[in-house]
Amino acid sequence: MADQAFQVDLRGVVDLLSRHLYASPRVYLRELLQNAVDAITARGADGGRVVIETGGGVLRVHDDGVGLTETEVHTLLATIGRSSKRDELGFARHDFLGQFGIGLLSAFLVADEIEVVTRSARGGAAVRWTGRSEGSYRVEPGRRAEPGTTVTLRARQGAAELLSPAAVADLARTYGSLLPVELTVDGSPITGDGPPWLAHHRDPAARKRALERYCEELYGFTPFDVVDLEVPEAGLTGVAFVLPQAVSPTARAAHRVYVKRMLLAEGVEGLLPEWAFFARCVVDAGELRPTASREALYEDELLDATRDGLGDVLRQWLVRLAETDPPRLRGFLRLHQLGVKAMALHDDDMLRIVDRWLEYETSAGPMTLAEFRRRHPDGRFTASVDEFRRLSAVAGAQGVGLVNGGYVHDTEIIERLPDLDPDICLSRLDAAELTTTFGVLDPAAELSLRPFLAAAQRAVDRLGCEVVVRDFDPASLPALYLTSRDAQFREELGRARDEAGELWADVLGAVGATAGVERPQLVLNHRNPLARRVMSLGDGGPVEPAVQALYGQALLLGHHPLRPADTAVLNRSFIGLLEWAVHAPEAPR
Ligand SMILES: Nc1ncnc2c1ncn2[C@@H]1O[C@H](COP(=O)(O)OP(=O)(O)OP(=O)(O)O)[C@@H](O)[C@H]1O
Repeated sequence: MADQAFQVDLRGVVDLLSRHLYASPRVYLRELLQNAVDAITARGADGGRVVIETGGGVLRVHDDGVGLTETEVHTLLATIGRSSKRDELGFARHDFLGQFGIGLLSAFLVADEIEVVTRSARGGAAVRWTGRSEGSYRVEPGRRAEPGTTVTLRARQGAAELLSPAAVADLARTYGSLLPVELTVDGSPITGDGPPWLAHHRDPAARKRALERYCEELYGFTPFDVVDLEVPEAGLTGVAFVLPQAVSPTARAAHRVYVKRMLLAEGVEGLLPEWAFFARCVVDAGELRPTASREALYEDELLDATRDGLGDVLRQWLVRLAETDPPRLRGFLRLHQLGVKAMALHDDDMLRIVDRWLEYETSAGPMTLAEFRRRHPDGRFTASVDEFRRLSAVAGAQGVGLVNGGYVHDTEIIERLPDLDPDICLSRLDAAELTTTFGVLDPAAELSLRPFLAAAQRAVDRLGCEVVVRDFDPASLPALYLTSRDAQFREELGRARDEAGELWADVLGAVGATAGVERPQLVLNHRNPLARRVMSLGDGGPVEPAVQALYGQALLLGHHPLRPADTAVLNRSFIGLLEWAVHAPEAPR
């Protein structure tokens, strides 16, 4: 049996295009414009004009492009998927916007009939082709004096609005205002001087102002800065507008992308690396490939390389800003530090910028990491904000520099600093090491405190903590609860063991046995007047509730989690102290 040819149900195909390929029937005008521009390109002459006429539900698009011969009309217009814009091997020809051979069908989204009157610049008579959406077409002699093509659409029911003069002018401006041909709609010019970022200006300041105005018109904000973009291998030029406000790094930035001066889409994602969420771009790229819907860019190696290239441009902009205008850089960092920190995780230039310009919370007030290291060559950092809050005053008072590495990315950034310079040494604080710099009391004082210490230890023994008395700053702090990281681990282990079943309790027990033996410490401050008065109680009076109250207060101050036993002790100490406060002194308990 002989091979049979496929049949195509045109209605089905148009339905497929309108529902699944194109986001909106508005694209019909883009496709017509694109064909007209391609025909002008194919003719190869300078200039070229596209004239659009509207009115009465009819749309006419005239071009003075290459036109089609009768044979071409049969093969190109009537064969779905056939395009003159691909070479023998099926590759898209470089200069054209179209390539798939389906664009003309989008006219069926708004019209039941497409009429094409065309005359080839290569000779031959004019031809009139009429295609109908139910799947038939007719070719007849046409009338046309000059080479070129006119496409005529009559609005189908319900589509009149899309073919109205205002809608057509609007669509033409959206898609075609940067095109390199002369385009008019009902006599009004749509195209102007091409991409605003390539326009000539008196001086750089005037150019910058013009681009700022362009950004205001497009996006409704005045940019923090305007950055010129160029990636030669993608044939890309454009501008990035740096947002004047902080944005969530998870909000995907959408960019305005033109391909060969025709708008691809206003909301293209993934053009910049993820970290560059602080910029909105408008670009024109000759080499990037659109998907068949022409609403997104095709993910290929070139797009990857382009993304990296654009990332480089933005990174260089930042480095230059750091060198030439530090106050402005600081302003930028205040807005977009999260993005910059994310960059610094992988990029040494960004890490240097963070190190030199970003202010961190430290025990000596806000300062940059570089400044902090200069002042505290042997400084420490905490990996949590709570730990920093808890210990910064104590560390600061003891001359141990402490920097807060508790916010997003900060610990990783600090740990990456040796990549810049192997001599940089900022290590993580182990809270237990702070006690070593606490002043130890002289032996006589120590001896006289023995009874008190024994009583105090009894008061908090069941809470698993050890009481020590030290001499430290700040004097305003009566007591401090210190968990070394090791003790903290065991504490968590203990909690897990209480919650786990017997089998796990054994396993966890085995782990616990290998860990060290330090317990969390309640460090009472010998310099603090209130703590001193509590110590002077010896082992009598309200020493138990007083020590327990100091314990509870130290826990609260340090944002430590309260276990049920801690809460119970806090309550008991409160009631105990209250009883002491309201009892007659001659009736002590
Ligand atoms: N205004 C025009 N002047 C000359 N030829 C045209 C014109 N419009 C369409 N054609 C011819 O018809 C062919 C099919 O057009 P169609 O718009 O369907 O696909 P395409 O432009 O090749 O690709 P795409 O689907 O990517 O737009 C084109 O390749 C071109 O040869």
